[in-house]
Amino acid sequence: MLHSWDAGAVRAAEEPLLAAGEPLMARASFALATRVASLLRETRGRAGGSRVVLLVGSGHNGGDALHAGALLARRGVAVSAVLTTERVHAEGLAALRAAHGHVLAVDHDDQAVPDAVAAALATADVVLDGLLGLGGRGGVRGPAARLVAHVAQARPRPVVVAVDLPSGVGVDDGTRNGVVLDADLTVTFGAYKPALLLPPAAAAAGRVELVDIGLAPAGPPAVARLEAHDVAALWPVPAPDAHKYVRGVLGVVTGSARYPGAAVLTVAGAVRAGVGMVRYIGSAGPQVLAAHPEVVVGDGRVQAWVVGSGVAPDDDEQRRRVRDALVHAVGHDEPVVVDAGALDLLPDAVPAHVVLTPHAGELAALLTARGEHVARADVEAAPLAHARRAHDLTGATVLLKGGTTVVAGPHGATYAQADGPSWLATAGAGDVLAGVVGALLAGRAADAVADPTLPAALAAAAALVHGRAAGHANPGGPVTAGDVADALPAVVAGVLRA
Ligand SMILES: NC(=O)C1=CN([C@@H]2O[C@H](COP(=O)(O)OP(=O)(O)OC[C@H]3O[C@@H](n4cnc5c(N)ncnc54)[C@H](OP(=O)(O)O)[C@@H]3O)[C@@H](O)[C@H]2O)[C@@H](O)CC1
Ligand SMILES: [K+]
Repeated sequence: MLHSWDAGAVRAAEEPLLAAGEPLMARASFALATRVASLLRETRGRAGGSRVVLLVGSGHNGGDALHAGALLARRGVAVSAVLTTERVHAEGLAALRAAHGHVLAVDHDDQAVPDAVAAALATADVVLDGLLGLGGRGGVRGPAARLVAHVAQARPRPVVVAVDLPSGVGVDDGTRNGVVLDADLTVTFGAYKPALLLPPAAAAAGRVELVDIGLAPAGPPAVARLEAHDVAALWPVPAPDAHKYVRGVLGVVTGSARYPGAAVLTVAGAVRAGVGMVRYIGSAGPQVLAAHPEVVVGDGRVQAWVVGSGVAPDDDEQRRRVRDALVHAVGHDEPVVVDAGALDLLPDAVPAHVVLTPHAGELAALLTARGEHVARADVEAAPLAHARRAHDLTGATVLLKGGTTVVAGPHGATYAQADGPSWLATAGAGDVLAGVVGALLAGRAADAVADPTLPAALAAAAALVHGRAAGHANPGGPVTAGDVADALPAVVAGVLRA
């Protein structure tokens, strides 16, 4: 599992080490210089003779860049530092000067990027972004912002290495504030920060390399990302003597006369993820049976539910069945996945084993219905904050679908899963995901009710398997929702071997 800690926790972990005189910045900048040197060797064959430009802000992040620049200069790299404020890390600057690095500056009166700076950037093999790190608040401002815009527009674009974090991201909430310099590589120190896992900021980080500088952040992580072996530990693998009822029966109230395919796809997700049995309730029974003869159509005892996928707003009968299932599930402590057309039928307050699976637009509508006046773009700009808000308002575990899927549950349980290719953004893929989440909740129904943080982990596990299934179905190319479902058994088997 990847864990990330917010700025406060990282600083708290640094404090005693700094007090004990541990050379954290020396470790960080040495590791940074080493990574940049190997990047230069990869791209140019050798580090010596190449050109590196440092973008330097006022804090320790700029200090890391300056010290790393000094080490690179000593290895024969032509290093130019662009100081964006009058006050920069003094020791770092002295080290760079001693190593014969060039020092350039932009100041507040400069309306454009000075010629000498533009010339250095135009021939740079690597640009090191040391403008803002843990201490960054709000977007990059002033001359630094003009520099960032200049580099971002440069063609060809130099390779950008972010120091600790891409400057301009919200360290703890994963937002992008104004101009952000998208990096090819981020060398991060001591621990992942939430912005390196969360959308939309994580996309700015490029590849992330974590450097151990001796930090040991305490307390629960802010945001986690499951890996295959974590999912294997969560997966409800049948015991040798299991029968279908023990393994979990999933009640599925999805699809409608207008969208019968959604019923077929939800069921496909559930049965291919390995649920013991599905009971389907709704008008799409014939289509579901044609595709999945193992399904039982009609009422009966279940351990968990999936409701709402493809339930049209004007299908009064199916909406009544969804409402009945929701009331029954909440009243009988049965976990339930609430998707799409069921989201507006959610009771005011529900337990955490109710898992909502909205996309950004649906989450905006849900929050707006609860008096928050949120637009889809607001959710996309700050997915975690909105998913968490929805959890706070409803009590439900919230799985917010997107290129990176964010899950927010009780006691701070938070996951960001980036397992699928962009091809997964295809009609019906969400219906399959709802079925996979349902299968996991049915298989671990009692556990999911007993441990209110477990539904979030199970939802994240479902997102991982669903995302990988899309990649497995057709590596590098388009997939249909049905292809994703068909790939699930092999992907689950692969994950269980991890
Ligand atoms: N501590 C350690 O031992 C280690 C730390 N390490 C490194 O230190 C980094 C954290 O350093 P940091 O705390 O100095 O914060 P950093 O982000 O460099 O700069 C903050 C400065 O920027 C300013 N500022 C803020 N927002 C701004 C904005 N939007 N636009 C413009 N300016 C803005 C703010 O000024 P203020 O507004 O507060 O006057 C403040 O002066 C961390 O990411 C890692 O790289 C490693 O070496 C490992 C050991
Ligand atoms: K940075």
